[in-house]
Amino acid sequence: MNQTKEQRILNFVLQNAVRGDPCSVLDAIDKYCSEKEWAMNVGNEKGVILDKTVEEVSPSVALELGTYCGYSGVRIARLLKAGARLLTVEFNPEFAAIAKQMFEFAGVQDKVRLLEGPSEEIIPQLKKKYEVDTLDFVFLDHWKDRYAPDTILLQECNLLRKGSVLLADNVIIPGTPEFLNYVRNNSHFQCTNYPSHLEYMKAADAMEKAVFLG
Ligand SMILES: Cn1cnc(CNC(=O)c2cc(-c3ccc(F)cc3)cc(O)c2O)c1
Ligand SMILES: [Mg+2]
Repeated sequence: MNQTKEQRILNFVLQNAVRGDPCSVLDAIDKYCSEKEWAMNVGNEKGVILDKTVEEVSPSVALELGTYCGYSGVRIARLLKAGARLLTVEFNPEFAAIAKQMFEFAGVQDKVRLLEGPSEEIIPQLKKKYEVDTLDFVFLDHWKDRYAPDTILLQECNLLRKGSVLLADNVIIPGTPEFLNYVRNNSHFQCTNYPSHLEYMKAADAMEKAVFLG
């Protein structure tokens, strides 16, 4: 059976990174995806913007929408303080299986809970089934047409509190026009744009931070 690109990425990590060293896992994924096969990891340039935002927020409870191979999950989890946790949602079972192995190899599995399924089903379960009160930080990196409806759903489920920080990937490419219009024209959000580039490419991309004002 032919390997998938995501399996090739994981194998490259298992053979080239150091078990229990999250930074070596990130470096291995970035090396493979810049030299061998492009993949939709947030990458190192936008990854630094993600790092700075996570360090600013220092979240106790973080949510990621769109796990993929686990690159940004490792990136976030490696910065979490003791006792803090990351919930990450992935719809695609093959991606989820790869990410689970990536988290274990990186040694962040105790900080990360991988939830398999569509975000619109999982978000309404976060309070009761996953014992979430409110979310300190949300990284949006899943289907681009889900950013806006899921931001509305997070509010409807009372999962945001004054100061909750949303950070959205790909607001230029592939683009998230509905989300940008929603948060930028909504008095309950304070928005900041961070110009960058598409992972491993020269094309322009950007991240958008939207702070919920309550
Ligand atoms: C299959 N799938 C599971 N999750 C998702 C959600 N993510 C994306 O779609 C995504 C896509 C791109 C991208 C793709 C082609 C291209 F030409 C330029 C950009 C970049 C990203 O950073 C992304 O996050 C897709
Ligand atoms: Mg992305």
